[in-house]
Amino acid sequence: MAHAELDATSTIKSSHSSNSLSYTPAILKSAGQQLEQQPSQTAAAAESNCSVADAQRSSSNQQQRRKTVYFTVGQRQEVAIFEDYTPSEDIKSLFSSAAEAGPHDILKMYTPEGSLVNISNRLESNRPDTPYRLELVAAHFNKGSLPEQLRAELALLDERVSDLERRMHDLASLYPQDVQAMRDELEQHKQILGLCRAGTTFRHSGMGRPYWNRHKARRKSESEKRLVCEKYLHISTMTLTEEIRRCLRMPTFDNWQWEDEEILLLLQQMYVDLDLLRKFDIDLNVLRKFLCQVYMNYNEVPFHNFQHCFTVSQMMYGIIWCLNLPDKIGDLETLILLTSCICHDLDHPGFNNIYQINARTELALRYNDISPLENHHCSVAFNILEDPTANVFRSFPPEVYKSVREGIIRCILATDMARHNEILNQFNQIAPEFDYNNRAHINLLCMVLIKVSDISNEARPMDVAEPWLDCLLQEFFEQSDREKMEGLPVTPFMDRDKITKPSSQCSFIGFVLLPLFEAIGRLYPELDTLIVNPVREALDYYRKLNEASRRNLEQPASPTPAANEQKETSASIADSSSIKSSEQQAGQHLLDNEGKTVEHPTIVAATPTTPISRERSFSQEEEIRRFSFGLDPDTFTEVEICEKTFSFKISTDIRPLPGWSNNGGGSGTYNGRQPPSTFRRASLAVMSAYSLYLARAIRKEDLPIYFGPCVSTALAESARILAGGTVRSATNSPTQSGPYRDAVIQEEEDEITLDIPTVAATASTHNGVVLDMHKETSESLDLQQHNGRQKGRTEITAPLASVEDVTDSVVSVAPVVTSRQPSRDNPLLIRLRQWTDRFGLNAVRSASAEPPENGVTDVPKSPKLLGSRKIVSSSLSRLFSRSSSNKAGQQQQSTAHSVASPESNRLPMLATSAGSRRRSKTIISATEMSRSLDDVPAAHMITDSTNHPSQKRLD
Ligand SMILES: Nc1nc2c(ncn2[C@@H]2O[C@@H]3COP(=O)(O)O[C@H]3[C@H]2O)c(=O)[nH]1
Ligand SMILES: [Zn+2]
Repeated sequence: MAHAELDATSTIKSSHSSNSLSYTPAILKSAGQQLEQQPSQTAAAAESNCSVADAQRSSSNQQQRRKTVYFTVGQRQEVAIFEDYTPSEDIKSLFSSAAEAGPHDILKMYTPEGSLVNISNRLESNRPDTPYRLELVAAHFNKGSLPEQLRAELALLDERVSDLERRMHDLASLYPQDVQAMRDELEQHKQILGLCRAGTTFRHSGMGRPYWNRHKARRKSESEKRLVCEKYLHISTMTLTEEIRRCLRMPTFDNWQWEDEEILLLLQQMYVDLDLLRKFDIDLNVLRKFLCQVYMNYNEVPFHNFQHCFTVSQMMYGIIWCLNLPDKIGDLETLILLTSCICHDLDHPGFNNIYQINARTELALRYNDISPLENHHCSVAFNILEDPTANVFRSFPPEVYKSVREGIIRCILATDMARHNEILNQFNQIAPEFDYNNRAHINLLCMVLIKVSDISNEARPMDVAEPWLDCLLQEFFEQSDREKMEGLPVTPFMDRDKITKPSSQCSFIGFVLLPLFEAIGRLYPELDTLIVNPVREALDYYRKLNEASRRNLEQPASPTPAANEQKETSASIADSSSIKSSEQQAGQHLLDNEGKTVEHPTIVAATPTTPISRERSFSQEEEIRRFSFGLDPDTFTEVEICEKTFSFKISTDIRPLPGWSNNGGGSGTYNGRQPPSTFRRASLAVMSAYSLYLARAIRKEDLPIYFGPCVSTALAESARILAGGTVRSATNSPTQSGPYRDAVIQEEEDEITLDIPTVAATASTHNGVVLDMHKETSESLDLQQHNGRQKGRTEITAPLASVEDVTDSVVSVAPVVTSRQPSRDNPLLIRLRQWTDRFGLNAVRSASAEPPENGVTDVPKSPKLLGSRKIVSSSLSRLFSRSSSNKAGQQQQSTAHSVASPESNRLPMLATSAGSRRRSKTIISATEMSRSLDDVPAAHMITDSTNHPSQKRLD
């Protein structure tokens, strides 16, 4: 068999300029001659009967950089030699020549096992008996003769030169604007540094300039993009091989192997292979134009770029095939899903919604902080579709067009992570009785599917996933750096000082990704092996890395080289691949595939050098517990931060859900059953996070902790940990012994049975602290959601945890802290204030007010804060007569006295309303309440007045 050697080092350079192939006949050698006639190191190896690999190892440094690659192309066997610093472009061109491929043909290289490898200078040397396989996977059918190809190429280059000329001209005229922009920026930084007068109008991130101009640097030049589109159009008539089309349906597909123009071709292929063009009468040229426009509108940002658009679409495409989705949900939904994926991050600026909102960018202002980016992506998508020559839906009847538009908007808006819990919870509720005939179910499924695809990198092979993580972290760090620079709140999960690769992934996969994937896996078990298990494995992998770095933290700071080495791994965001590969080399099985349930990850959040991490001395069990609830402020997941940042939640789901009836007008109305309690859960999450600050602060003071009835699962759990495994609550209720999760479930049913008076009394006796959360918050949110639905509009519900946004009916999270120590010097309260300030809640600020006369209790007094609470205490009885004239009110009043009296000297006690679930009876307006509060003795505790269980017992 012919066996030729291609030497890239000396001949590649000329390959661009000459029309000869990239290797010269002079270095073509037969297979038999190859070893003897190779450069010196291989010749030497031949003499000493060593293998090529041995020879390479024993050679000099410079020679070691030389790579020898054996490969087959068709029936031929060839060998290429090049230096590892040879530009990849040259190497591609070399192999292109070897395959006698034209400039627009697509080549792929496979290992003997059939895996794709990149044709670049990183291609590993191999042995003659295990050659790579070089394949021409797509050839240009109309390729004609070489001169014709060159002419076409020249025309493209010509076009590019003219474009550059035009750009230079434009740039010259732009110059003064750029100077102005720099001046503005300088002014901003001076303000941040306090070098110029504060108070002048200061807007972050160049509010004055149009949004897209601000990110000019992040946009590939128009001409570069046009060139890619030209190339795509040039190759767009190619036929991809069956093998490539099959690979395209697998989650293992490696995007890194493909150029942008090839990716456009792959996207086109998806529409073709799903037969969408025929089914929906979509003109192929219109599709091509659409794809080009999409390409032109993605930015050159590290993560949210065109390649990300492709991977998301490709994952969706894989799922579509795996589940045979068109048969289940129809072709139109399939078209909507695929197109939504392609458009879902259009014109992403590389700074997420949290930044947009905090920096008050033009987008946040335009969309009123409601999913600014997702709204923008949709808007750009439909702007593209406004052009009939790019409108793939142009032949659709108006009503179909409308529903496609609605579907795409719904899907793209669903990718806002602030809505993650909302969507996942709704889906989990309907999944057990999933009904393909129920529109609402299909809508939710589509929303979940696009979310799954959007965050599916970790379901891919490590080689593909890890570079994506690097890209993501790069984008994260750029954002957090900018936040620091601009004096904005620093998004913790993006902060290079706080996270590591493993900690970030443990948190994201454990709390966000896996629950979502497991949810879809329950509905479609066939996805389990395809995407859910790989995610479990990824979590396991990162958990092990994380544990390794945690062990490092626990080691005394001995400066052994090994310790230092490991420390570096965990301390910086450093590449974890080194650990991975060494473990793999050692043949260790990192991943245990058997376990069905995945343990919650342990997370070492901060870098070991920060004081925060040194301060930590939790046992592993404690660590797991704490983090299993996502409570640590340094490791809040993106979802939690987003939920906290966004003041509003918006639901696009206008279809009825179970328990809702449809009035025919498209919007659901409440038919009496509780709607899904998604907002409650979201608010519980926020409350829980907040609770941890309190619990931590209390621990510092080493005070006994007691709990009120509205304590959330997470608070109870964190308290259990903080209290060393036992909740020192004086409650004698049945729930005390049961799991707290049950308690919360009961709470949702209004059946909670914790005995507050006893808790409070005991706390008082033992100089302890009572913690309680206001249940009102979560319930009001549900109520608001309910009201929103009743109005038949897309509802905007109340903020979750922002004190500034307190209204009459919604109160923000505020703890009830009861302490015997006067507040002014109470270190606990001082610390609480610090924590809450950090978290952006000022609920405890009022704790700094003058201590009450008897010095017993400290309660937030802001009228705003207390606006909608139902306060029951012996001295508030008159509120009941004002708010309600019925018997229940009277009864509540007397109950309050009777329950509170035993300990009322110390801690005049709260009691609560009973029986009545009609909450309005005890709701008092903010103004009324604030007036009333002026007369309230300081010592009291706030609690929910609705349906208190203690009352039940008394009944
Ligand atoms: N930490 C982490 N975050 C991810 C990963 N994949 C996706 N995300 C986040 O999930 C978000 C999904 O929506 P976006 O695409 O806006 O931004 C994405 C990222 O912020 C991942 O592998 N790790
Ligand atoms: Zn995305």
